[in-house]
Amino acid sequence: MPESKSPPSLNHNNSCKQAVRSTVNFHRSIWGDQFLSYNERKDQACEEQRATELREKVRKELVIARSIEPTQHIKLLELIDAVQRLGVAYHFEDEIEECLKNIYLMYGDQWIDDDNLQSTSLWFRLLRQQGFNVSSGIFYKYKDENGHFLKSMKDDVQGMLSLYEATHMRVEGEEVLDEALEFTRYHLGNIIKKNICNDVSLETQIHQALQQPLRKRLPRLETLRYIPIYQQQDSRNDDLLTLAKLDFNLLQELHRKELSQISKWWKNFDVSNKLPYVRDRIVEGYFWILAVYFEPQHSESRIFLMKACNLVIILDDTYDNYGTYEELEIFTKAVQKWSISCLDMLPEYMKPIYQELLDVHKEAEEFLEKTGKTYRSYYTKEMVKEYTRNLLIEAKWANERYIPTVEEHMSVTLITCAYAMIIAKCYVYGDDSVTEHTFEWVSTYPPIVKASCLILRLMDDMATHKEEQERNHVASSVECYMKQYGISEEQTHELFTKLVEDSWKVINQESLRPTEVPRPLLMPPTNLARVCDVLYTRGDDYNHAGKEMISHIKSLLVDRLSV
Ligand SMILES: CC(C)=CCC/C(C)=C/COP(=O)(O)OP(=O)(O)O
Ligand SMILES: [Mg+2]
Repeated sequence: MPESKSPPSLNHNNSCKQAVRSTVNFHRSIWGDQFLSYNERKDQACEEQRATELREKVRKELVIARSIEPTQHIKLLELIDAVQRLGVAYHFEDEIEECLKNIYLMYGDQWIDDDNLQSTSLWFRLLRQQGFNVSSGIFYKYKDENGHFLKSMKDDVQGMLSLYEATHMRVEGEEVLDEALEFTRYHLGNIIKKNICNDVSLETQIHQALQQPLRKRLPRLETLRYIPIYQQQDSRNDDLLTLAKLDFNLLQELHRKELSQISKWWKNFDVSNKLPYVRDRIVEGYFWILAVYFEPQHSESRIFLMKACNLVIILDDTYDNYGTYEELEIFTKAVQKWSISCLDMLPEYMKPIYQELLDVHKEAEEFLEKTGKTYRSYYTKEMVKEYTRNLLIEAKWANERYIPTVEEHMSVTLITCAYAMIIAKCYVYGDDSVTEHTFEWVSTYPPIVKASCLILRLMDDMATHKEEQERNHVASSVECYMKQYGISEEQTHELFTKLVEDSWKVINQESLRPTEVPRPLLMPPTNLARVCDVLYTRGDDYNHAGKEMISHIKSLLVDRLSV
């Protein structure tokens, strides 16, 4: 809950001394300084050596699997599914692509084992996940002449669970999958409600799947959820299982090191003294960034993203909480000019924000200069400018107590949700698959980026609008929809839930080949949509981390897995 502290006494320009400011101060970080220091483990090198050996063993299996008999293809899909769920697929991208491409070329839309619901659903999901547009028409086979799903499906619990997960790869217009989702959700729900599942592990899996389908789960959390399930399977591959655990621990070390580095940066910036109205959510923010990219090759990106995103938080809290309209106008002008010479025109408390904004981007620019990629910096700076211009419009609306139309609101708040700008920043430290076209693409809010922005905007507003409206915050999308369409809050939530589902269909559609940019570059908008499902389903877990969120953070950043 927000602490009712008196407004921070800051040193402002004379003109603003009379300013009436919002007084909301968020509670302090619940994590204290526990992530500030990091000590490297002594057995690190030994674990790395072991992980490398196991990695090569698993690689061999995937290579051999390429030339197996077609009758073994179901086993191959199961192996790939396990590799992906266990969070180690990033080591075997080429091998997995090769295997799934072969399967796609061999079977097209006709899966060999289409009498088996579980394997058909697995085949469909894995190929769609890989961007192969296999037809959902295969599922009509499971309907009777009246268009109803076969009654016998209800007894095939594993099959229904597998189908339920597959339906989340649906795109607009795939009615058979919409219906299959409803059917499986209803019958799986009944199994839980009536307590009629004899298999405890399966029951847990159903329960978890109904809470959050695989498509929306964060890869790191899925690894932790899946390890104990996989461990119980008789058909498990022990090398793969051990690799998953070791790899998890090794990555956790890297993540802790990065979080320590970024905590030092934040402490050095001295936000809690200089800008006490700003949310101190470094650890929750790191969880957010880890959701986007967890792999070791994205370490530099994570550091840059953490700095850039926490500046977004500072800007957001300055524009929609603390700053006066006059101050914000000056600040916005200064951002458009992007020059240290503007420092003097700013109110005192805004100077460190402006300085840091320029410094963080300068640091990235210096890195980019070495490789001749400064165009990346140009686009990201333009997006920051656009972001502040739109934050200023929000501040104006809030000031005038103006409730915009839904269209007006979206044209501004899909920009101020910051996701497009964050996605662009995900590419700044990217490899050569990122080109100028990537930045042109993201700057124009293509469908997958817009869908990700909309998911954040709607889910964030559903979770936070009540608290925001207690201060002088711009009307949220919830208020705008209620006013424009004369609907209740409950109806608005229902509508938003549908819009979020539709946005997921767009994400799925845009992830199918051929894609507008290389497929790995679609992971940031996809993962940013996923993280909303974790942060905003039970309330606002970013600002006020609840029990589950605290447990997620501890399991990702504190507790090691025993190998
Ligand atoms: C650390 C990271 C990854 C931050 C993402 C920034 C972000 C979109 C925060 C939402 O804040 P909010 O709920 O206050 O947004 P708004 O004021 O726009 O509703
Ligand atoms: Mg805000």
